[in-house]
Amino acid sequence: MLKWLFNVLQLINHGMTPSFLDEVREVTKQFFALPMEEKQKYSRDAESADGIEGYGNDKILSEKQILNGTERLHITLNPEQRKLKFWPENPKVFRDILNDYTIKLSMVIEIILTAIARSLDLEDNCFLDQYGKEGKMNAGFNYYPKCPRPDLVIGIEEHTDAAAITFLLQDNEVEGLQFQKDNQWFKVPIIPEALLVIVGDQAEIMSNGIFKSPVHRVVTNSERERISLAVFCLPGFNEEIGPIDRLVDESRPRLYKKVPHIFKET
Ligand SMILES: O=C(O)CCC(=O)C(=O)O
Ligand SMILES: [Fe+2]
Repeated sequence: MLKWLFNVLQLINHGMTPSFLDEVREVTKQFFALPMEEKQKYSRDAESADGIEGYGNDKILSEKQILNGTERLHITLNPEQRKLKFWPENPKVFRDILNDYTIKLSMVIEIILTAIARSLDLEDNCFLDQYGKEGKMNAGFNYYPKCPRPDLVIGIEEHTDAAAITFLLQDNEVEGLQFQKDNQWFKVPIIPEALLVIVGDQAEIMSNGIFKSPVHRVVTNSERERISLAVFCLPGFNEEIGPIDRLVDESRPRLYKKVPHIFKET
């Protein structure tokens, strides 16, 4: 208990205060509220090597999918890998706030990976060592417009996050995120001062399945629009990840092979 309290105090110490989280939400809302031509200055370019980075709508993946104008902006946060052409200049403070958020989150990811190790009575560094010194942080900003038929249209289909850890900043007024457990969907409540920590597939692998990467989805809302910001923290490209040795024994056999980092770039 004391260990967890210590971790929470450390987060506040690193400036991840409720008012700072409000500022991050505010610039997200302001960006999506801009006129379409302004947002399209940052459009992703499907033909180039920039992959999913940039601003755009959902792609149609199946015939059944009904489009609802969901908008997204993806940017890489790591300073040395930033592609500033995708970083909004409007609102004016967007880049400064996102830069601050990056610095704070890179401290928070260390705290969380250390806390996970401690909670399993392992050495502090065992998750961090696999995560590596060059972990990648990808930000996904989401805007879900209000939708006249929430029964027909989903905001994000059910999925797990491929990251090690995702930090999710939810809308402070509108619900939408749901997690699946025992074949039932559970709503995530709004806690404005909280950053939601989601275990991703890679942390599930490292923990040999002790931590589960939960299936989640986002439903739409007929009355209100909603925003969120997910930051996916991925191990460095040179890292190989696999179950931590001390979590494999006769009672808990190895559930996963060692795998190269799944986002390895060629
Ligand atoms: O919008 C949300 O609350 C969740 C978004 C999400 O799950 C994702 O971007 O992977
Ligand atoms: Fe997700």
